Amino acid sequence: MTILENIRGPRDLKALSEAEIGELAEEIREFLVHAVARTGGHLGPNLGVVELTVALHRVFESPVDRILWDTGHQSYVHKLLTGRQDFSKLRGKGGLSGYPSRAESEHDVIENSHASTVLGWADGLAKARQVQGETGHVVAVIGDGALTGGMAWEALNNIAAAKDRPLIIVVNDNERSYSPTIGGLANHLATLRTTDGYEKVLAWGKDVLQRTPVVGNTLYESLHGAKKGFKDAFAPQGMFEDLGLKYVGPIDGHDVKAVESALRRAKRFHGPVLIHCLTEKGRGYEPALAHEEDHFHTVGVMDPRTCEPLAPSNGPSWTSVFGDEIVRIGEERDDVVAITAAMLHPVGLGKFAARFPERVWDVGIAEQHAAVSAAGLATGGLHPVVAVYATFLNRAFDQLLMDVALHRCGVTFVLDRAGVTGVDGASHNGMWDMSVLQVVPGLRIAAPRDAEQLRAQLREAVAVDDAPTLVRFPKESVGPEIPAIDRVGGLDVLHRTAGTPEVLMVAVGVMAPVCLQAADLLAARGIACTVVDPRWVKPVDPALPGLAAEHRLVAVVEDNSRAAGVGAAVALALGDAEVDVPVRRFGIPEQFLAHAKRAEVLADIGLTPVEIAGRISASLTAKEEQSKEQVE
Ligand SMILES: Cc1ncc(C[n+]2csc(CCOP(=O)(O)OP(=O)(O)O)c2C)c(N)n1
Ligand SMILES: CC(=O)[C@@H](O)[C@H](O)COP(=O)(O)O
Ligand SMILES: [Mg+2]
Repeated sequence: MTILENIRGPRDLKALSEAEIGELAEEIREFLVHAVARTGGHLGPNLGVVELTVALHRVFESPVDRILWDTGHQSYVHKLLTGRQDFSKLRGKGGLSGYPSRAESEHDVIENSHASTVLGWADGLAKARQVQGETGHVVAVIGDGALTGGMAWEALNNIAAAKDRPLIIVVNDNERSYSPTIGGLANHLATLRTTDGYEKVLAWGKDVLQRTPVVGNTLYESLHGAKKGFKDAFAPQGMFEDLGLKYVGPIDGHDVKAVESALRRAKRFHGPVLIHCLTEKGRGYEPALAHEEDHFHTVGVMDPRTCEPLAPSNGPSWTSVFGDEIVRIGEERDDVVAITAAMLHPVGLGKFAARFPERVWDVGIAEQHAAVSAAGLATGGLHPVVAVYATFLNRAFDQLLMDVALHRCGVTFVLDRAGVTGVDGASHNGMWDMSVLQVVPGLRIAAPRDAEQLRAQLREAVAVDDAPTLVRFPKESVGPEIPAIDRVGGLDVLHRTAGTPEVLMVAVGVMAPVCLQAADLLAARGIACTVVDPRWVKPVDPALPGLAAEHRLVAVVEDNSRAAGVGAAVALALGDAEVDVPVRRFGIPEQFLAHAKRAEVLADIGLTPVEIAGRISASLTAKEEQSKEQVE
C-alpha cells in the first residue's frame, strides 16, 4: 500500500513525517500524470498545488474549517486527500467532477468553474461565521490569474475593511493563467516574488534579534505580531499591505514546512491575511514544464510517456476555422483588432497574435473589461473582436448591453464552446447566450452550420460598424459542408421533402445535421419537411413567419436553453405576424447539466434525430386528434 492509498481523509495526513510527506507528494504527482492522461483534464494546475494542498489539509480541519478553491480546476489533489481516489471516470458520466462538488463531498463548497469568485464566497462565509459566533477558519485559494478578475478586487475591498474578521487568502502564484499572467498586478506579484522570502527574513530576525540580549527577544516578538507584519519592518509589502491586509510571503509553495508555518501563523492572526505562495504549474512533470503555451493547463487523453494524443481527431475544430479566418480578415482590414480574456490560444487568437502582435490584447480573466474596452476601441475607430467562451460572456452581459449596444458600437463577439460542452460540467455549458442576449436591442446573433458559414458570418459580422454582432459555435470538430438548395429571405433552405410540406424545421447552427437526419426519419413516416438554417438567429428573419404559414407545425432546434431561446423568439415573431402555426421548441432544458461527454448530454436531453422526429410526429398526431374532436 502506498502512503496515498492510506490517506482516507485529511486526518490521515497529520501524523506523517517530513519524509513521508515528501514521498506522498511524489506519489500524488505519479497518480495525477497517469490518471489525467487516461481521462483528460487539468494536469498542469494540479501538479502545481500538491504541497500546498497537503499543507492546507494538515494545518486546517476541513470541513469545519472551510477550504475554498477559485475556479476549482486545481482541486484534484484536494479530492485525493478527502476520500476520492477513483479517477477512472474523471469528468465522465457518473464519475468524479473536474471541479469541487457538494454531492461528492462535505469538503467541497464552490462548484462553479468561473474564475475570480472565491474571495467573494470567503467574505460571505466569514461574515456568516462572525454574525453567528461560529468558530472555524475560512481559507480561500486563488490563482494569480483569477486575481486579475475584477470580482476578486471587489471582494478584497470588503475583506480588507474588516480588520477584525479572520480570513485567510492563499495566492497560488505560478505566474500563469494559461499563458503568463498579464498586467500591473502580475508585475506587482513579480516584485514581491523577488523580495527576500518571508521565511528568510523571519529566520534572520529570529537569529539576530533573539541573540541580542535583553531587548532582542521582545523586539522580535513585537515585530512578529505587529499588525503590519514582521516583514513590513524589513521589506515593504506594497499593495496588499496598503489595502489593509497582512501580507505573508513570498513563500515557496512547494515547501510543505514553509507553507505550514505560514498557515499556522495566519491561523493566529485575528484579521484578514494574505499568504503569497510561489508555485510552478506542471511541477514535477517535464513535458508540462516544457509546454510553453500553457504548461498542460488542460490535456486530452494522451500517452503519459510521449504525450501523444490518444483520442481520435475528427478533423479541424470550429476554433481553428475561426483562428484562420480572423487572420485573413486582419490582413484585409487593419482596423480589426482582437481581445482575449486570458485565453489567447483556447479561443483561437494565437495565429492572429503572432501575425499582428500590436492588434491583440489579453486583458486577464476580465470579460467585463474586455467588453467595455471594446466599446472604447470601437468608439476610437477600430473594430474589436472579443473572443471568449460562451459561458464566460454571461458575466459581461451588462457591459454588452449598456456599453456596447446602447452606444451602437461595432464590436464582434465570438463565442467558442457555445452549447453543450459536457465534460466541464454545469458551469461550462455555453447554453445561455442565445437566451440572455435576446433582450439586447440592436445585437445581431449568428450561428453557423459549417466552416463555410462560419467564415461568411464572421465577415458579415465585422462588416457591421454601428451595432454589436455575435457569432457562436460549439466545442466540436467542424462537420461536413452543408450546402443550401434555396434561399427564402435570409433563410438558407437546406432540404425539402417531396410532397406537401407539413413541418418547417428551423435548424440553428450546428443542429443542421441533426435536423436533416430528423427530416429523413419523418419522411419515412410520410411526413414532409422543409429544413431551413436562419444563419442570423437574432433578429428573426422577416421571411420566417410567411414560410411558417405554409406549414402545419414549426420545430426550432437549438443547442441553447429552451427558455427564452431562438425557439421562443420565433414563436414571438409568428405571433406578432398573426401566423397561427404551433411552434415546438427543442433545446436544452432549464437545468444545470451534470458532466458527461457532449454527445451523451445531447442524447440525454433529447437533441437527437430520433427523439426530435418522434416528438414532431407525435405532435402532428395530437393535432389531428384535436381537429377530429373539434369536428365531432
Ligand atoms: C470567468 C472565467 N474566464 C475564463 C476562465 C477559463 N480559465 C480557467 S482556468 C484559467 C486560468 C486560471 O489561472 P489561475 O487562476 O492563475 O490558476 P492556475 O491555472 O494558474 O492554477 C482560465 C482563464 C474561467 N474559468 N472563468
Ligand atoms: C477551468 C476552465 O475554465 C478551462 O480550463 C476549461 O476547462 C477549458 O475548457 P476546454 O477544455 O473546453 O478548453
Ligand atoms: Mg496561475
